[in-house]
Amino acid sequence: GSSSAEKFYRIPEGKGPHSVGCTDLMTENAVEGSFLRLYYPSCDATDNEEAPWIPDKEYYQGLSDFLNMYRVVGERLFQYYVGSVTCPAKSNAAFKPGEKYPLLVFSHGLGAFRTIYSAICIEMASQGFIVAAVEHRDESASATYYCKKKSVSEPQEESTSNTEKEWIYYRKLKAGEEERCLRHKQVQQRAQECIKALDLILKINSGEKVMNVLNSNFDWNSLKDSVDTSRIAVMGHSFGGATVIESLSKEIRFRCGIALDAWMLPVGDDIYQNSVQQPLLFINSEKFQWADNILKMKKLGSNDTNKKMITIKGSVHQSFPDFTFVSGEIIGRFFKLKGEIDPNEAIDISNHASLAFLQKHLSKYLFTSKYEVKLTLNSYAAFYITVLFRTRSKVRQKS
Ligand SMILES: CCN(CC)CCN(C[C@]12C[C@](c3ccc(C(F)(F)F)cc3)(C1)C2)C(=O)Cn1c(SCc2ccc(F)cc2)nc(=O)c2c1C=CC2
Repeated sequence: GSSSAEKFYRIPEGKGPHSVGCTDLMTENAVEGSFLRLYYPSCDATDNEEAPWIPDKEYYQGLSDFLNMYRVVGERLFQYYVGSVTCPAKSNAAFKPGEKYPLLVFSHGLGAFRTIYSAICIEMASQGFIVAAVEHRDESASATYYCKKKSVSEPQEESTSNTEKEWIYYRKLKAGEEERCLRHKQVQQRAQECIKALDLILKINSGEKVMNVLNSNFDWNSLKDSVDTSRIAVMGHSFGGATVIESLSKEIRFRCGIALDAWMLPVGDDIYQNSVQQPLLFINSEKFQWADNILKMKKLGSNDTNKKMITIKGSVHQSFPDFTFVSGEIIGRFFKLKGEIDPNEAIDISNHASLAFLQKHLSKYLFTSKYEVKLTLNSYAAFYITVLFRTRSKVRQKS
C-alpha cells in the first residue's frame, strides 16, 4: 500500500532527459557466467511496471547474515519494511534506439549486490548512459545466484523450467584468516567480472546473439550498434571502488573511473607503480575516512593531474547505496544510513560531480570518432599547402 510514509521514502527518479528501463541478464548456467542489471535510456510511452528493488527473498537472508542478525528476524524485517519497494525504472521497457550511448560498468560494495545502487545507476541512465551493474560471485555479495541445470533425476513437470537457482551467500572471514589476502583475491575476481561484463555488452552491441538464462522478454537485439565503444567508464562503491582501481589497471578500454568511498585495503601494492594511467575521481564521504585509506588514495594520484578527490561534507558511507533513501529517520540514524546532509542532496552532489568528470574525460574520445579525424585531415592539408607555397616562393626567389 502507499501509506504516506512510503511516499517520502522513495528512491529518487532520474533527473536527466531520458526515461529509464532496467532488465537483468545472466549468461551461462555456471558461477563463472556474468550476472548484471542493465539500466538504460528507454522509450517514453511505456506502461511497464517499475522493477522490484530487491527481487528475491534470499537477498534478505543474505543481508541478515551479513549484518549478523538472525535470518528468521532479518528476513521478516526486510520483507515487511522494503518488500514492496520498487526502483524508479521500468522493468523490461523498450530500449531507446537511434544514438550511441556511453557505457558505465558499476561494481557494488561488500555485503551489497547489483540492485541497491539504483539511485546512482538510474540517474546516469537518465542522462544517456547504458549502465551495467554487475553482481559479483566472489562471495562478497550478501547473496547472489546462478541458474543451475536440474539433474535428470529431479521430477520434470513440463511446466517448470529446467534450471534452479543455486544461491551463494556472503563469506565471513574465518578465524585467523588474513583479511587483506582474501580481499586481494576477491578484488582480482571482481575486476575480471567487470571486464567480462564489458565484453558481453560489446558483443551485444556488435549484434551477436547472447543467451540470457533468465527468462525475460527483453529484446537484446535492440542494443545493436547503440554503445559508443570509445566512451566506456567504470564506477563502484567501497569494495567496488577498489574494483574500479583494479579494473582500470587491467583494462585500458575503461577510459576513466569513479571510486565512491573507495576501500583501499584490497588494492595490491603493485598498483602504486603507476599502474593506473586513466583519469580517476575519488568521491569520499566525510565519515569513511582514516589516514591509511586516504594516504593510499593520495599515493595513487601523487603526481597525476587527472586524479581528483572530493569529499561531501555531512555525508556517510551509506549515503551512496539506496538504503539511505528507503530507511526512516530512526533506523537511518541508528544504522548510520543517513548523515547530517539530506540523502537527496548528497547523491545529487555525487552524481553532478560524476557527470562532470565523465563529460570531461569521455568527450575527448567523442571528437576522435567524429571531428578529430576531420581536424587532422584539414591540418595535414594546411601543412601541405604551406609547404607548397614556401617551396614555390623559394624557387621563384632563386629563378
Ligand atoms: C557487521 C558487518 N561488518 C561486515 C564486515 C561491517 C558492515 N559494514 C557497515 C554496514 C553495512 C551496514 C548496513 C547496511 C544496510 C543496513 C540496512 F538495515 F539498511 F539494510 C544496515 C546496516 C552495516 C552499514 C560494512 O561492511 C560497510 N562496508 C560496506 S557497506 C555496503 C552495503 C552492504 C549492504 C547494504 F545493504 C548496503 C550497503 N561496503 C564495503 O564495500 C565495505 C564496507 C566496509 C569496508 C568495505
